[in-house]
Amino acid sequence: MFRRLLLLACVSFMLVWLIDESSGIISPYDAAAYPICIAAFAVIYVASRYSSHLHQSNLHLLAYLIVAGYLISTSIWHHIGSNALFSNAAQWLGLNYVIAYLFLEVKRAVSTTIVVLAATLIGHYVVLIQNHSLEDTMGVVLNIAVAHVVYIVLLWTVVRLRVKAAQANSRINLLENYAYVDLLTGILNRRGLERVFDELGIDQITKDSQRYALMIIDIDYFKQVNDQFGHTMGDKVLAKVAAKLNRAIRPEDIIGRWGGEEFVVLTLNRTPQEVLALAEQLRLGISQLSLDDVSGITVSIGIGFSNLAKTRQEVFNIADSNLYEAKQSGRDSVRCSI
Ligand SMILES: Nc1nc2c(ncn2[C@@H]2O[C@H](COP(=O)(O)OP(=O)(O)OP(=O)(O)O)[C@@H](O)[C@H]2O)c(=O)[nH]1
Repeated sequence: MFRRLLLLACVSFMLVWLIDESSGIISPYDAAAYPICIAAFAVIYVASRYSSHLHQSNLHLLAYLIVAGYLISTSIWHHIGSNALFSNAAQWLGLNYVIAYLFLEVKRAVSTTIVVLAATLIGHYVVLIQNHSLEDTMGVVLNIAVAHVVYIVLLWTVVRLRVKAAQANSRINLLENYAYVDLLTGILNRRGLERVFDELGIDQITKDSQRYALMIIDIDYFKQVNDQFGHTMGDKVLAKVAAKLNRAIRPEDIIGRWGGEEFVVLTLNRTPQEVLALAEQLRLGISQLSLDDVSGITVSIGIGFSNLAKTRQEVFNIADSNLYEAKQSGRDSVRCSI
């Protein structure tokens, strides 16, 4: 975007230069300034493209200062002389504020436009006072000052409104994310899982659907952890188990806390053997966990495969009845029906 604007600036300066030259109305000042500005834009373009250690925001500021410097200096130049009181060269100066508020960071735009305004007023005053009375000079300078302050206040207000709208949006996004995340474990909650399942479109299973497996992972005898070590320690165990499970799965697998001490993992496009191997790996990993005085934590895992069902609910039911079997057969085990 920035480099495209630099190209636009180069082309605009070249066009104005060409027009002024061909119509013969070019001032000696502009005849020298146009090529200097074009060369400066080209250098900044090259620096922005090829230099990795130059900060882009500094290049933005530099490009801006060249435009603002040119506009102010050419206007001042046109105000030199005894007939310059009614020069319209200041008409482009509003651009200095528009560009600053559009392309610089807000803080930088505020400080830069204050400097630009001061330079504009002082510069015009210094050249006008040479050939005109204090009253006439102040008339022109105050006129410029009022117009430019209006520019700055309007642009600042617009930018402030935009910043506030952006902040409100990011707050809404944050709250929306909170609604889908389990704050204790940092993984998806049941709502989040259901949203992801909906987005994946895995509700109805056809022969063309992508293959998936659902694991329901339930901590064994978790009530005893709470009873023996307290609810706070129980919470820590939940967080640690979630973190361990989360680390063990692939980025494309989906994990969430279904509720209480029950987690769900959805794996996509793995063979049943791979799913079983993963489940065993998860079970073993949890059995090796220890937290302060709490050890011997185990999980039971029930698996449902999508190729044995017609809907997601059926896959869930299969996983649930396999979990029940795992619990019945003594816990700390994995059950599935292939
Ligand atoms: N600390 C803590 N405990 C929770 C939380 N959610 C549910 N629990 C507890 O988890 C326990 C679940 O107990 P049960 O359903 O009897 O299951 P269990 O003791 O794990 O026994 P099995 O599942 O049959 O092996 C209950 O004591 C709940 O209070 C939570 O967010 N934090």
